[in-house]
Amino acid sequence: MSETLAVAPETRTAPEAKPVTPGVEESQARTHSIDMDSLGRGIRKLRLEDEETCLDIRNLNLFYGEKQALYNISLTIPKKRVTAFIGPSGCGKSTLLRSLNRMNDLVDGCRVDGNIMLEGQNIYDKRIEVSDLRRRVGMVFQKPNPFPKSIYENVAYGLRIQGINKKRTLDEVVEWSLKGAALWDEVKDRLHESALGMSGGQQQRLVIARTIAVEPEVLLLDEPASALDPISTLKIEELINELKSRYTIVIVTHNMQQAARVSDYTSFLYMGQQIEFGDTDTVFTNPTQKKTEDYITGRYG
Ligand SMILES: Nc1ncnc2c1ncn2[C@@H]1O[C@H](COP(=O)(O)OP(=O)(O)OP(=O)(O)O)[C@@H](O)[C@H]1O
Repeated sequence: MSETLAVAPETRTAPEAKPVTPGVEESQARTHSIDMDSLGRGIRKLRLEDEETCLDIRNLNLFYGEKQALYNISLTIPKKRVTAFIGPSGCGKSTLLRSLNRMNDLVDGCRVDGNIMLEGQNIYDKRIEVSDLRRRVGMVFQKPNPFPKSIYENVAYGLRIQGINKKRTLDEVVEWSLKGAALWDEVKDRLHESALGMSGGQQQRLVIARTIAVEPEVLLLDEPASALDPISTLKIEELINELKSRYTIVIVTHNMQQAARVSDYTSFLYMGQQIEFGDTDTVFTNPTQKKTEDYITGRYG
């Protein structure tokens, strides 16, 4: 396994949104509340057609009993990029995210039609082992959920359940994963203390370390920073920026600034439908749909 992920020199910072660049027309100032130039984003324009596909969602409909929660969603999630799902409360962001590793299977009465291809293989195919799918497509929830075990055992957990117990292997993976989650320096001297004694931000990075320890391909992050203070939030955002060189990341966030800062592509959902999907700069600065613009500029939400 490789060493810790180096901190990229262009790590994005998380400034407050500046008003609007001087010289921008007043009408534009009113329309766009997020100034993308202030977010330290690269100038390279991303194009979906240049990307490799990781997940391909085709005509996905999802029902909770009689109630339909997702309507005919199609989008491709590019490999080793960050894709954000945004939209008002109840629009289906978490439902769509949970579809990507079949977490919705755990909900009684939930029914799906359509296809989700992971690296060309339908995740709803009968031959798919759901436990293997969830290893490949790991998930981190809003509230940090470390196990009531030591820091070390939290990270080693996934390997132990695969039957890997060799101390040297576990030591290496624990160190590699904690470094990958930007946590090693803070915890290396207390690996055998309870994870429950860590701060919320550390716990969330520990959960990320636990998730990457089993070498997933995709990380699903459901509001990963919404329960954290601003400094811990910034660390998580920086970490996301590091992790995307190794993993495909899909994030649900309510925070428009966060979506604009961390994501490369954005899908805007409204009442179970995808209204717009594209590169984040375009969705935030030049959306094609009025509903998207209204949401991004805070007219509803
Ligand atoms: N387990 C469930 N059983 C029944 N209905 C559900 C379930 N989970 C979600 N729903 C419904 O599906 C719709 C989409 O919910 P979902 O949680 O995906 O939205 P969301 O955009 O993530 O919302 P929020 O931002 O508030 O978390 C909502 O109408 C919600 O009430």
